Amino acid sequence: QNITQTSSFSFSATPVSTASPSPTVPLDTPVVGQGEYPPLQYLCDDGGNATYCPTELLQDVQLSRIFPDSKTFVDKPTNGSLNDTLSAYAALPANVTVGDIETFVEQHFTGEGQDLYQVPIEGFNSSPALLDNISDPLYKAWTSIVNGYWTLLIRETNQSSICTDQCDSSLIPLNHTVVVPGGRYREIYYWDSRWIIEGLLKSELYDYAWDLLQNMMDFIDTYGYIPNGGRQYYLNRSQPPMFIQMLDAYIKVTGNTTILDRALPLASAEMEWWATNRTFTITSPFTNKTLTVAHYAVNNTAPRPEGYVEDFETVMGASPALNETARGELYSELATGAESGWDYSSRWCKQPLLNTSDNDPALRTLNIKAIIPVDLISLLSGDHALLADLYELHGNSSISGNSTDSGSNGNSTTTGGGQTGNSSSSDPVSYHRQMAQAFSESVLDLCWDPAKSWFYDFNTTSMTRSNVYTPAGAWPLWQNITPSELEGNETAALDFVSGARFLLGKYSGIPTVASVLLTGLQWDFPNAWPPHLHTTIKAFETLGRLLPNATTLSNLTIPFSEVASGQLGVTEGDLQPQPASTIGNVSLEVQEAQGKPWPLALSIEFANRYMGAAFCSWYSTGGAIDGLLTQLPLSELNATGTYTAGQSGVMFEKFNSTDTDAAGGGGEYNVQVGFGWTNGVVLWLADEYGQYLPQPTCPMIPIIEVTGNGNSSTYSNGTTVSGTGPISNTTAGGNGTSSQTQTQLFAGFRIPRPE
Ligand SMILES: OC[C@H]1O[C@H](O[C@H]2O[C@H](CO)[C@@H](O)[C@H](O)[C@H]2O)[C@H](O)[C@@H](O)[C@@H]1O
Repeated sequence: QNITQTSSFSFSATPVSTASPSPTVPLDTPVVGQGEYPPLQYLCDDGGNATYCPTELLQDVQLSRIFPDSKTFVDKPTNGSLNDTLSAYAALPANVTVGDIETFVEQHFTGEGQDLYQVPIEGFNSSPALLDNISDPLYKAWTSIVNGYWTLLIRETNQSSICTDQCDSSLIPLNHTVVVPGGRYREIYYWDSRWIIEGLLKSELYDYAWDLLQNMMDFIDTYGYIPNGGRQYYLNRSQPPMFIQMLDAYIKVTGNTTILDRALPLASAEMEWWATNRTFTITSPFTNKTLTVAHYAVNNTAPRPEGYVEDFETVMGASPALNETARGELYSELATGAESGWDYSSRWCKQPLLNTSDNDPALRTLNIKAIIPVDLISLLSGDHALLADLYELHGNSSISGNSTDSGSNGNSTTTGGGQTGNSSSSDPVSYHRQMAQAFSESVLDLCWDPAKSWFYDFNTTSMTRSNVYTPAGAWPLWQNITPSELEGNETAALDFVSGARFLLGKYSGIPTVASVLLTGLQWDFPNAWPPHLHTTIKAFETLGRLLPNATTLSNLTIPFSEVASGQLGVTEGDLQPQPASTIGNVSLEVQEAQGKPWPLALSIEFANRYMGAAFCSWYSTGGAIDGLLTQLPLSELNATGTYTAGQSGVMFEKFNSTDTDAAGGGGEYNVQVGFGWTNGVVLWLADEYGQYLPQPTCPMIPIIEVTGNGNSSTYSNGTTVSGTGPISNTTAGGNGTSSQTQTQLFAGFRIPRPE
């Protein structure tokens, strides 16, 4: 089974791209779905009827599939007024064809991605202090390159392209400089910004970190909360609430507390939004206590505008067909999945599926609103705790917690009062401490499973803990929520990390795989995401503080039989294998971790895997470093399936935990490059763990040579290249089944090394 997912990548290393319609069916084909449109959504109920609102126009354009990516059309501004555009659309014949839509879009819309433009970085520091912390010369040089990648991601709103009456655009114009994730993500994103700011601070780009926080505060000021991203079509939902974490990180690094004058009331207002719209109480089945909890929950009964085709297919393709109420409910679940940031994952399914690569069956069983996510309530606990600290730091507890209108977006889903929204303005310190405590108590009561020694989501339908093991279970420790069993108890703490130790030995890539279930969804196996690498290491650091005398271990990796019983939620036989071909010469443990107390040793191992994945995938996509690292020859670059001409190394948004130099895949869009949070975590690790990182070793790139005449070779991705032949270090492989076919491993790593 091929689970390396390297064959269908598209790259947009150049940040600004505009797509032209490319129909895939004859132009006289009628557009499907006509006559049945979703109800008007409250996000468009001001009568705006904008082109990105799920109405007739949007549905017909999206279902004509003239763009391969649903996000393309909703990012295109109109080139005339909204009224003119709507009138032109209304004038189309009753039964529109793909050709009608193509002509309409070409006539009335302009290029996406031009409403923000790239600006030169001011005050760029090419030698930030973090570089001094990296011992390996290659990593040092590469990190310095990554430090420069901010220039590709920093944007300002193009004031001349802001639409008022003359045109219609989904962009939310921002007053301050923006850092985008990259690729199709050409606008600001909420939770991505948490790791982007981490990187900006390491790069000593403090003004840009300040700008980013100001944008977030403007959002709260305007809407009462921070939306998923900087587009109008994201205005029905938020993302994991990271603002206070970002604010705290900024102040810890810069010492600049003046930002608190504006930030404290707005941070309180954001917490109030979560309290009012996403928080409720339940009675614990374990202790009978009344607990304050929160969930993701989006009021929505239409396809997501930026995922229209995908949502429409998921919902309308159900068998038996869903009635209108069930359709609306599934659309709401899909939008809610996007609010979680984990769009999508088996952790949100009624019955997690195992080992399938078709997304749709899993998506049709989404049950996310009924789930209390362990990472969300841990984060809310941590947010309130930090906010109390920041109020104390500011030394003025009389600042109002409600100086802004906390917004009304009509999507209240509050199902209980709980200890929410009361005395925040009179005594914010104690109010936020009390809220921190309330959420922390819920995490420990509902999510901590002492027998399995891990934290899990809690399912309010079955009133049980989920058994899906995910890196979200490390977030309580990241946010300093610690079960008493782990305090000073090394055996229990080792049980806690037993799953992580097993995964470290089982797979050759980043061990923080989103889940161990292969479903085809992008927040599942085999994908590993930068945020989880960061938060898992933070959890190891917490363990290090809890166990100042932690021992050293001769072996960090362990067999499945030594994992705390039931922790991974599957049998060993259910796990996907590690393909031998993608391990190559990557060693599963590094010498630098040896002799260290195990929490530090684990952090080093995880750091090493992440840096290896980010570096090797960059190298295998054309990266080179003057005087240190030559670009791979074209024959090998072509063999990766991830190279396009002229490319010089890309940073992926997600990785493949079974293959050190491969990107993650699956889900509804092609893997993106850029990439904000990936770069942020590289810079963070380089600074914090750079002294322990050995020189990277990348796997060899497997190539199947089909012809034996020496004149041409056909590679594993189907590319045929003339004039290439085997190079040094070739190894005969095992899958040569005919006399003309053999597998050869080309050495994909050619760093000049001392003899
Ligand atoms: O267009 C599909 C979805 O894309 C976004 O989600 C993914 O990218 C985001 C930006 O990097 C990231 O924050 C999120 O965790 C990813 O799953 C977007 O946030 C979704 O709302 C959107 O539907």
